[in-house]
Amino acid sequence: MSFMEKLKSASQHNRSLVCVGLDPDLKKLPECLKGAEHPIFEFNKAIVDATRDWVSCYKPQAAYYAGQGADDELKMTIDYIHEHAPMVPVILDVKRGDIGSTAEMYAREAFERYQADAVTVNPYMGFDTLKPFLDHADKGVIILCRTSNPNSGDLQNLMCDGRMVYEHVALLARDKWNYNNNVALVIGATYPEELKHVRGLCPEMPFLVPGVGAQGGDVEKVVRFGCDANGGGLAINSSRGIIYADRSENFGAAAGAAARQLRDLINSFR
Ligand SMILES: O=c1ccn([C@@H]2O[C@H](COP(=O)(O)O)[C@@H](O)[C@H]2O)c(=O)[nH]1
Repeated sequence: MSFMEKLKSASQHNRSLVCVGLDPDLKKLPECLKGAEHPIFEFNKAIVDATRDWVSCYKPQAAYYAGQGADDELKMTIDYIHEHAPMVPVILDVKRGDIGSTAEMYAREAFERYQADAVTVNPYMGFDTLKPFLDHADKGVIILCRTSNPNSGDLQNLMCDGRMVYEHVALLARDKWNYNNNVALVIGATYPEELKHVRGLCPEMPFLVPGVGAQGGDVEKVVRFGCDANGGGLAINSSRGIIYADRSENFGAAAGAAARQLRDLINSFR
């Protein structure tokens, strides 16, 4: 099954637009995991077990694994999801972008080494740097468009040929880069007006929307402005708001409850 089919199917089966971000920080893990051989993996495993019925996808953030020397635990986590939550796709959030020959290797890293279903990419260097990812027709390629961070407008809102840079990205994604129907866009929940605008430009494209929970994005606006005509088309990510819902030994159950609560809140606005 392709990433797009898998995302739709998990979203319908679990009646969920929730993406759980797996961003484990060793310093924040519950005490009970501190002596474990693979604490990050044990943490993620408990989160996945508790949340898999309430989500449409998982999004491990690669920096948390690379930065803490835990690449093996990233691989173990993705393998675990494929085995124990097989219908839920995995987005590797790594925001790659480099010249074509290097991008080929990054695509192999994401899709062959880690077996991710989708990957986030940075379009700043242009089409040739995206092509190695886009050519994997069954994999999702999720392109940064209007990111959630406070200074995202520094470049993304610059006017160029009568449109802002993020609008150009949305139009290129829609008209030129989506030749395999495997493109999605990242639009931050912290910019609901821009989300609405991009939905108008790209009525059928899925959006990955980070920025609810810890970053304070408004869930109601995200749903009302971002859903497609069928009331779907969004993967609304929360990482810290779900994985650290409780930092005692009860963390798994608490994450499950937080994911379910977010799912239900989102559904109340659909
Ligand atoms: O525009 C963007 C793109 C990616 N992210 C990533 O999403 C999560 C958000 O984590 P929270 O704890 O829910 O704030 C994180 O992995 C970011 O790297 C984003 O926030 N904004």
